[in-house]
Amino acid sequence: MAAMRATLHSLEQTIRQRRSADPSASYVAKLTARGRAKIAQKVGEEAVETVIAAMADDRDAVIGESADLLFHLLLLLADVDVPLDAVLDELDRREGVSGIAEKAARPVD
Ligand SMILES: N=c1c2ncn([C@@H]3O[C@H](COP(=O)(O)OP(=O)(O)OP(=O)(O)O)[C@@H](O)[C@H]3O)c2ncn1[C@@H]1O[C@H](COP(=O)(O)O)[C@@H](O)[C@H]1O
Repeated sequence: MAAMRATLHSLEQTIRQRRSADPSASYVAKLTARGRAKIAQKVGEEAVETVIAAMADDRDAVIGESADLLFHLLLLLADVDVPLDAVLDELDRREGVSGIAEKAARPVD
């Protein structure tokens, strides 16, 4: 878990540094220059490709597409200036709370 955090934090830092790099030499800078809608579209595409890989039971593809998905999600988080720690803190807050119990406790509209 600590290793995963370190990997994601390191990638987050790299992405934040590369946003202002030369777009001809940096994919992060190139996609950032195309705007938030394009970054968001890529997150959607990578999510769909992950789902397709899972449904095909293609383990290697699931790993590759999941890496693409996490990378593009970090790019989107950087674009909206939400630190990865905010997301990880939210997951920590939810730890041990059953999804079934949480949904049942929601106020009825
Ligand atoms: N982890 C990644 C990473 N994962 C995927 N990708 C790139 O994401 C792109 C997605 O591939 P696609 O085929 O879906 O996209 P595409 O065909 O270029 O896009 P479209 O024009 O079709 O939308 C590819 O160019 C991949 O190389 C990544 N590019 C960079 N990183 C990390 O970001 C760092 C900085 O990268 P640069 O900004 O390029 O220096 C690197 O050192 C890596 O650590």
